Amino acid sequence: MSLLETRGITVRFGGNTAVDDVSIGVDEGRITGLIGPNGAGKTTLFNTVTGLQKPASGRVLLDGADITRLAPARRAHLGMARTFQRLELFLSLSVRDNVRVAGDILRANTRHRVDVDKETDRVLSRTGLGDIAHLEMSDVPTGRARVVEVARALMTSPRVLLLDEPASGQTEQETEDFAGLLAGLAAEGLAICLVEHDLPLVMKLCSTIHVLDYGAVIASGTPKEIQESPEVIAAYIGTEEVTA
Ligand SMILES: Nc1ncnc2c1ncn2[C@@H]1O[C@H](COP(=O)(O)OP(=O)(O)OP(=O)(O)O)[C@@H](O)[C@H]1O
Repeated sequence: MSLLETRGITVRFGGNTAVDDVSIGVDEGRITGLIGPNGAGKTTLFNTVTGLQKPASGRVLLDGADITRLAPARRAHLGMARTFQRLELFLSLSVRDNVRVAGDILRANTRHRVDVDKETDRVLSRTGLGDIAHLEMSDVPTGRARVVEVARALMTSPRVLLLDEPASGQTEQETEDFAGLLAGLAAEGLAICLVEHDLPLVMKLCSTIHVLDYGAVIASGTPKEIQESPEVIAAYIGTEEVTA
């Protein structure tokens, strides 16, 4: 059983089926990729998993428990954290304070007493943000801002981390550092689900990849299986290369 599972999730907007009967699992200690052309339903699936979007049918399970009807904050308290495709940071606050604001969720998630300042410093150092911790967010370039979002998510001490295009806007070097960070977090036991258009990065990091097209899973497998899948190649023709 995967730590996080969707079972037959379907989401409709009017007559448009944005997510079509999707069943996927996200395992502890692994990075699971979710890829697909623009509009395939990746963000809508994330929104359903985190509670921002109600599904027409299907269930979301965390550690075997049905959480389909829980509010987003309850899911955060159960150990689910995410980042957003469009950065959701406080521009007038420092990097440190952007991370520290998640301390309330951390307090709720941790049974024993927790020193939020100490944990903020630990997370900043773990994510390589120590050198820019004092900067106002508006002075931080997009590539590093993506890492700040991840740091804030980590601050809640999550079991599952959902990342929506976290490498977008990063330089090549930033993406390389970021890949090292994600691999390290997974090695420590975190369950990570990665939505990303940078296919070489997905191929490098993920143990399993699910491909969405028009809301439905058209292929699931290892990076090698995905790169060789005729369905995937057909879905990507004219849009992106599937080779790493
Ligand atoms: N709030 C909404 N109301 C109506 N339609 C929506 C809404 N959100 C998404 N959609 C539609 O649902 C489909 C899936 O969109 P979604 O953003 O989940 O795709 P995506 O795979 O995340 O795309 P991208 O890679 O561009 O981020 C699209 O057809 C989109 O237009």
